[in-house]
Amino acid sequence: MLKTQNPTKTAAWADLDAHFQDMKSAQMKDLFAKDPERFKKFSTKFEDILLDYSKNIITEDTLAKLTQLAKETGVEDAIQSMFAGEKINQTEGRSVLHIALRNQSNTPIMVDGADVMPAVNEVLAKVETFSNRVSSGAWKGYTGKSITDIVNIGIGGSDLGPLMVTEALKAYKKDNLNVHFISNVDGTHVAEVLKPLNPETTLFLVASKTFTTQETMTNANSAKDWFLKVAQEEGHVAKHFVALSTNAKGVAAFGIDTDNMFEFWDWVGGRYSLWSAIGLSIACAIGYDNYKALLEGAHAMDQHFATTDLENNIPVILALIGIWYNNFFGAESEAILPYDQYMHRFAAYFQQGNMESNGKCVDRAGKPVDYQTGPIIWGEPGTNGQHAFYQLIHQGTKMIPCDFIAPAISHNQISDHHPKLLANFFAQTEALMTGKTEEQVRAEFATAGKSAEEVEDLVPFKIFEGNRPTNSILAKQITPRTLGALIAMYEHKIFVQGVIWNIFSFDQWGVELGKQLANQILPELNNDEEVASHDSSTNGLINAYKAMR
Ligand SMILES: O=P(O)(O)OC[C@H]1O[C@H](O)[C@H](O)[C@@H](O)[C@@H]1O
Repeated sequence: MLKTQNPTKTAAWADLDAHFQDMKSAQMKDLFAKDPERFKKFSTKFEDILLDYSKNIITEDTLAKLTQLAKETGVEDAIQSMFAGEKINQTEGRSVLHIALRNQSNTPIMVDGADVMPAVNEVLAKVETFSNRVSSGAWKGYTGKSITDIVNIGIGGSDLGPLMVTEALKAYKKDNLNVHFISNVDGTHVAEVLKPLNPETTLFLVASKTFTTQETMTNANSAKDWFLKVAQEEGHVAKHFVALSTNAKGVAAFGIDTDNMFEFWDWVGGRYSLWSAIGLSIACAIGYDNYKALLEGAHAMDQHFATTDLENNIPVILALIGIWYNNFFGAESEAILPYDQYMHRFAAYFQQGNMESNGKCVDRAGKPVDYQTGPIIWGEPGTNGQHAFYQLIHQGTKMIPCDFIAPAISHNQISDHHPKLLANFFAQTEALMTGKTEEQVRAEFATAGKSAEEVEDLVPFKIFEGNRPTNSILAKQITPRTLGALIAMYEHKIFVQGVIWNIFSFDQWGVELGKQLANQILPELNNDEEVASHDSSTNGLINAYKAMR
């Protein structure tokens, strides 16, 4: 069990509060000027990944105090509890074992007295065989043709992970297989994805942990109708539909043979499930060996996380820096900015990973928290973001700590694209830190031959106060192994923060209310009667919709 400890009542928190008074006006520029060793001190390597966290408003003292906070809030024990399979998802009575899914060392991990690894390995072997059969063309559709298109039907954790990873590793994609994703219950999604596809050569992976999710069941039924319209016979479904789920009964009720079901378990959270059978589309798209390399990369990060002292533990360091800004500087969001077009869904993926995990206002004792918890996560790939929202990051009134991520080697070495991309990557974090002073602005004007009046009018707008914090994550190349490690790094960062904030990171009760109300409203939309059972706004909207349709 995780201990319950209000972080703000620890000695470390009081110490950090006092330290913040000294640090709130500290200038990173000065910290760099004072210490030529700063980059060395505040950067670290993990395999081919360099993490530079020196452009933060921190000193060694800050990190020592933050580490003390981690100690006082039981982070070390919590890490051990997770890896030992304890039921740390207390509100659902479940273990949290995405680390078991990628436990390539195959050491036993016990849940309720039984080792989970044999079952994990069995499903992985099934994923290997199946993905090989599909990608080699050996798996045939009902007319004897090989599969050309895979469609993953799922939402949330059953969509975002496979989607993000197949995009991030597109350079490894098999040429003979296209992968598509249907998630939104909006009929447009299913219609547009299916439009160019041929039922004879299309394979649907219905991905749902619970196999009850409204969006996924609706989309899967529509896909089945689309398929049967051409294939005619119900018996052909077996060659074109497989299920990825924990719910065998639900799968059978839908009409998928449980032989074609890839199982996972209740100790896999949806947003941590790309390592489970939910990753089947990844294995098909990039090949099982590459999928395995992804798992191995994550496993290497898991081992680092589980065995490294807090001071040198990368996910812990990132978590603590995040808490420093979230809880002391009052930052409300964090941006994830990959300078890699393939990683264009990485921020979206961690919106769920982070916000569904740590968007909680009740602590582990069931009491409302009186401090800030999870940040808002957002971001787009560079350089697109630069031409859209970086204005606010540079000159806005809000502090937005940013993670900049880039590969040193591009998968597409075309003329000088990559040096240009990377020049921007380096320039942005430098600019955010150093800013531009009034003197510098005036000096620039002096050489531009402007009149004194013009200069006075423009000076204030051209000043950048700088001192805006960033982490830089420079990987040699975004390979399956590196991506696996990066994802695991962020997963563990989120976990550590949840432990410190004294919240439960592995449930998601906050998504239930909307679902419940939608289920109540749906039958009300089936007739033309005026609705009066809600507040006047909701009634007004529903009745207006009925009149418009
Ligand atoms: O995989 P499923 O059971 O279909 O769930 C899909 C998603 O929907 C839920 O509402 C949860 O908020 C997500 O955590 C989950 O990933």
